[in-house]
Amino acid sequence: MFTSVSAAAAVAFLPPLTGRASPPAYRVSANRRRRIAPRPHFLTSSASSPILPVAAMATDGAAPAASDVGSKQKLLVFDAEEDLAVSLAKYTAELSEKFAAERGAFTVVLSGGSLIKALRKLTEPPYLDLVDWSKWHVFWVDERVVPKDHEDSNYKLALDGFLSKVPIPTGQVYAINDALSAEGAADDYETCLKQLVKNGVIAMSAATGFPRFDLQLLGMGPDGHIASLFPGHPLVNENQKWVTYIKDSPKPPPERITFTFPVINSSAYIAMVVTGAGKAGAVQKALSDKETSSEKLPVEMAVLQDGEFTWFTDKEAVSMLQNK
Ligand SMILES: O=C1O[C@H](COP(=O)(O)O)[C@@H](O)[C@H](O)[C@H]1O
Repeated sequence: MFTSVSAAAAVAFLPPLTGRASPPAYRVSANRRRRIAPRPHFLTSSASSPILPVAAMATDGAAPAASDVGSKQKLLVFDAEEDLAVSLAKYTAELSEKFAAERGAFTVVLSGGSLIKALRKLTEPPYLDLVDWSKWHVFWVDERVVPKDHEDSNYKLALDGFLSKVPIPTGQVYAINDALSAEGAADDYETCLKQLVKNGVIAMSAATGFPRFDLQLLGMGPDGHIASLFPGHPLVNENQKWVTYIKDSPKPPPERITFTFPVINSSAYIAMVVTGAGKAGAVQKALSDKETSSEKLPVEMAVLQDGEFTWFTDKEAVSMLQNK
């Protein structure tokens, strides 16, 4: 059995907002003068034993020691998706404040799919006023090669459900060039990222030599795919390019561009947002500490070199873990 973190329990751990050290350049409201305090860790585990049984978890909220610091993962399980959305907003807002203060910019990578709906609480008070949106730079971990107003476009999904509701400067939202071929769009996007590294907007990982985004907000498909990196597809082994393309995606539409694993795995923080019973099998495979002979799912290949990986899940998504 594994434990759940309800929104009530999560909120109980979160310290109150306190006075802000330096106001952001962006318009400051009364709420904005409050600082978002660092987020506590709920559950911590190592890659070798990524899920902690209830018996191993401290009941006072303290995190058990992790043996493999480089591959730490945390699992949050919420009673309801609504609770998950509340916690994800707080987590993201806290990282926004941290990176805005440290680097003067917050580089955020979005996926498509169900993730966007899970971000909805960020578009509401208190975060709408509290977050310094002027520091955000928004990217996509993958995009479908379709026009930006097409119903399959991840840009359109994010624009409609999130970006149109928050004041991020439009010049800091980096959509693909939808006039290009898949190959051209991937090259163009990689060139754009390289320019932003030169400008100091995107950090570089000293450890890997790949760009180090502050936060990647990712989803996972029922087959265990993340971004547009699908099980058994050779693209999962790409280790030179930052951005690549696929023309035979098993999930429509077939033509897409995608970050590669070296870029995903160089991130400072990853939130893996996974809900619903349809994903329970992939979650079980990814989080089981049993060694299997079967090929790794893409989600299992997401291993941060030097960062913090947090699963945001609901009871249904972890339902196959509970009887182990
Ligand atoms: O095709 C895609 O699917 C994944 C998963 O989507 P979900 O709706 O099952 O959460 C998504 O993360 C990716 O960005 C998207 O292009």
